[in-house]
Parts: sequence; structure tokens; C-alpha cells
Amino acid sequence: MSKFISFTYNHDQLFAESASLIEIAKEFGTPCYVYSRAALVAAYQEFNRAFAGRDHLICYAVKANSNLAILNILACLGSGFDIVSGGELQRVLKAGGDPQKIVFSGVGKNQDEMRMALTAGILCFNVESEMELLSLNQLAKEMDKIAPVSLRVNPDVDAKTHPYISTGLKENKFGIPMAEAERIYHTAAHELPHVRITGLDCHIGSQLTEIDPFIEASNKMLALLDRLEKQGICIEHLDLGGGLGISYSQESPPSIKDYVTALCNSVGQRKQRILIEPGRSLVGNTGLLLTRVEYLKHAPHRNFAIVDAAMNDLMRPALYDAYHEILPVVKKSSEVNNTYQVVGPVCETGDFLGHDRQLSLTKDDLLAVMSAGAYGMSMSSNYNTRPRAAEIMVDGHAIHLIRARETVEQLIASEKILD
Ligand SMILES: Cc1ncc(COP(=O)(O)O)c(C=O)c1O
Ligand SMILES: N[C@@H](CCCC[NH3+])C(=O)O
Repeated sequence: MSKFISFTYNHDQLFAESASLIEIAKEFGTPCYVYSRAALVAAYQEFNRAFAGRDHLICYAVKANSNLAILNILACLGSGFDIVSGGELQRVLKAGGDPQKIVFSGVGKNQDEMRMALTAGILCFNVESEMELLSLNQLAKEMDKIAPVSLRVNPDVDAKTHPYISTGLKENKFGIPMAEAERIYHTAAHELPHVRITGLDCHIGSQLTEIDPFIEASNKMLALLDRLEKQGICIEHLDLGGGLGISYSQESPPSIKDYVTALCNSVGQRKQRILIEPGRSLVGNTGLLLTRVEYLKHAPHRNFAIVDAAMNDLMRPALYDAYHEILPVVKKSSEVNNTYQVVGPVCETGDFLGHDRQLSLTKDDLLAVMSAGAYGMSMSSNYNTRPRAAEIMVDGHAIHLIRARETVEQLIASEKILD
């Protein structure tokens, strides 16, 4: 089998992989997610290289794709992790992640999660409110520990992305308002003996396709950092979050190199270690969702291609009206195209994977929904009692099942009928 390089939407590349995708569908069934180890490693190394000699830590945002095999590959490359729950912490630890490379974000960390993270000895809590800071200090006191903290500050910057995934505007729930940041840093430094300030953090949103908002946010953080240092509050690391977009169709986001270079330039000669929390840009284009055409329905006004993947498998189109390229796995000699609504079997009109796609289809054709490595499987559900899809990792010539398809028996096993 040929080596998968990247699943970026690219007809030629996909057709070169047809034979392996057909083999995967035959062995593991559809729908299934297929990832490329080579593409994942290449993306991580591109980030790492871009920092060239600068003290940095790449903390992969686990929420983008939390499969243990993916976490383990990244951990072996030296990656850190950005987690948002106790569940993600357990995943990272099980995958061999170094606790000293974990940052913990999220507006609603509960006591159990904080306890687990303090016990594990993580690098830093990205604290998102004053109340959370007080609660963490109290818990650390009870555990006779000192919690390393960074305040996540909301810089009020427009990330120019979908409103549901914009996080750095003052009306968003994330982070501590800029106007309160200094006061809360002082509280942490002088009144809370069980926290230790280590950093400063922001994250303004996801799927950003321009550099300017990142730099605007970075400059606001740096101005704050300089003020804090003047007041004797030492900041060891600056965490500039994640958010770099990928190309799903026509978008042309900055390259990883240009993005990292721009961040490093904005930080300039300052001595702080730079942390970033990329999710989508590491895994998005390393995966596709393989699906099969069940039925074709030619209604008077529209043609429907009903496939075996649905919104429960890939929620992004239904949730954000997001575009994913949908390509036939096997090129046809006769190209009789129709305009199709590519839809799943779920009982919702919002259950679609793509609108108005020009495709030449027959029953049982295999389709690849591209750029599905991020926020695909990790946002999947069991809606309509549909078992979650299998996940496959292609590694050179080897094909590995890294998560088996769920069974309905597993889904209903823990439920109980009342007497
Ligand atoms: C705190 C935090 N860090 C990192 C990320 C990763 O974002 P992305 O996948 O866009 O790189 C997110 C998601 O938006 C996030 O909420
Ligand atoms: N789930 C979103 C990204 C959200 C990032 C989490 N803060 C997406 O699929 O694009």
C-alpha cells in the first residue's frame, strides 16, 4: 500500500490511496475515520521546526481528537497537552503524556478534576475566573500543595471566525476580563499562598484564517506581561492558545511557519517560554471520514445521496454549517454528474454532510469526507442509537484499528428498566 501523506482535500492524492481505502472499508466497515500517522508527525514537526531554537512547548489541544494512539504519537514526539476535563487528563496520562507538559484550560473545572490534576502534578492551571482561583487555592491548601497557575485573560479581540467558536471577545464566557487581570494577579501573588503564578494565557478562537487577530491578542498580552513584571510579578511562560485554521475548501490560512514566526516576532527579545495550544492545525488534515452510499433518491426538486455516515459521526456541518470536501474514493470513467445533497440516516433535516455537491454516484460507492481529523470523532454522539464509528491509523504500509466500532449492546448495557 502506498504511504498516506496528508488528507488535505486533493483529488490526485486521494485517488492514489483508493486501493487502501477500499481495503479499509472492506475490513472494518463504514463509516470509519482514517488517520495518517505520517501526516500527524509531519504537522507536529512543522510546528517544532518553526520555533527554531526558541524556548517553547506545543500543548496539543486534546479536544480536537482524543484517540489514545494520536495522543501517544504526539507524546513520543515530545508534545505537551492542553486539556479541558478530568477525562482528557486520564487519556493523556494513559497515552504516556508527561504531566509536567500539561496545561488545564476550561471555565468550569470541578473539584474532582482539580484534585486529579494537582495529584498528577501538571505544568499549569489556566484559571478562567477569580472564583476558580480562590477555589483552587483552597483545594491546594487542603492537599498541602502549591498549584501552578496562569490566568487566562480575555483580550477582547475579534478572531473573525464562526461566532460559536470565537472565544476572545468580551461577551464570550472565556477568560478573565483584561480590566481585572492585574488586580487578580496581585491577589494570587500576595494573598493566596497555595497558588504560584507561572504564566499568562489567552485563546481567542478556532479556525482563524488571518494572522492579525493573533498578533493583536499577543500584543495585548505582552503589554500586560510587561506591566506585571514591572510590579514584581514574574511570568515564566506566555501561552498564546491555539486556533490556527486549516483549509477546508477555499480558505488560505497562514502556514504554520508564518504563524509561529509572527508569534515569536511579537514576543521579541522577552525571555519567557512560549506555549501554544494547537488542535485543528495538528490533526485536521490528517484524517478523513470514509462513508458508503446507501441509496440515491431523485426527488422532483433535489437529488439526495443517502450515505451511512451522519451528523452523529461528524457534527460540524449541522452545527456550524461547516464545509467539508466530499470526494469519491474511486474515479469513474464516465463522469455523469448530478447535484446531490449528501445526507445521513439520522432523523433530522439538519443531518447533512454536504449541500449541492457535484458527484457521479451509484449505490455502494465509497466517499471520503475530507479534513475530518479534528472535531470529528471527538464530537461524535450516539444520537439515534447509532454506535460510534471505528478509527483506523495508517502507518506506512500498516493499517491499525485504533478504536473498534461500538456495538449497540455496549450502548445499552448500562441502562436499567424499572421494576
Ligand atoms: C483553550 C483552548 N485551547 C486550544 C484550543 C484549540 O483550538 P484549535 O483546534 O482551533 O487549534 C481550543 C479550542 O478552540 C481552546 O478552547
Ligand atoms: N468544535 C469546533 C472547534 C471548537 C474549538 C473548541 N474551543 C469545530 O469543529 O470547529
